[in-house]
Amino acid sequence: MLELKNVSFSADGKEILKNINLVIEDEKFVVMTGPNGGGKSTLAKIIAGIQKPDSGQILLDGQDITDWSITKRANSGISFAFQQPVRFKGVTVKDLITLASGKDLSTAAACEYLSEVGLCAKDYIDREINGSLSGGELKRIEIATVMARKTKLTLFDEPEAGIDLWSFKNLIDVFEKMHGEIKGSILIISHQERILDIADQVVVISGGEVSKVGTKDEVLPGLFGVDLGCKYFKGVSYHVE
Ligand SMILES: Nc1ncnc2c1ncn2[C@@H]1O[C@H](COP(=O)(O)OP(=O)(O)OP(=O)(O)O)[C@@H](O)[C@H]1O
Repeated sequence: MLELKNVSFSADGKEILKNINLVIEDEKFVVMTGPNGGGKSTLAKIIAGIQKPDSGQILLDGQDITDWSITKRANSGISFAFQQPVRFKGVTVKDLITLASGKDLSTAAACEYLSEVGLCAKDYIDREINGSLSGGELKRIEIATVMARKTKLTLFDEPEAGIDLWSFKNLIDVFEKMHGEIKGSILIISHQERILDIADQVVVISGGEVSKVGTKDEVLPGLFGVDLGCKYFKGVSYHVE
């Protein structure tokens, strides 16, 4: 179980997260959503240890991990798939999946993960993780590596970004399958209703605060009433209840 207690974070004199209290229970599929700039990615980075909160505590299974490094958190079971996946020069797709799995994977086993994310394995397994891969290909490879890691808590920041419409349905299937297989919690940042559809719990982050937590049916009806912070966008007036 992951627990955030009174987590706050500021940067450049701006309060980005304000007193966040949140519990992610074991084996739950949680989707974090909310308006752009609300603080979702910052919160995910704080959970992964990429950024340190100014105050508050992060507990993993009751243990205080607030001061733990990214590596220590990763070793204790927190994986993070970035909004913009990282490219590794000189490392092949097979190397990356094998590294992620933490064991000596056969080519066939590594290919299996690629097929799961809709890539024709033989075309990708020996390719280098570099600029020749498209954004969507890179994103799928990253999802495959996270599947291979099977950690206690997997964080995804907008996994749908760069995935084409035809593959989107498959992505949903991948997440459902992953949820059934990895025996860990999945926390996904997403703006997609079809991803919200498969969530056990939806968390809305708005203006740096947790504005709602519940099932999709509990949360969605009020979602468009959340305070956007600014009621005007490119000259259009939003009706904010
Ligand atoms: N290091 C930083 N310095 C200054 N401002 C920052 C910093 N990091 C984040 N912010 C600001 O904090 C706010 C929250 O950013 P964050 O990326 O967490 O939002 P988000 O909810 O993930 O947004 P989106 O849905 O657009 O991805 C934004 O206004 C962003 O510009």
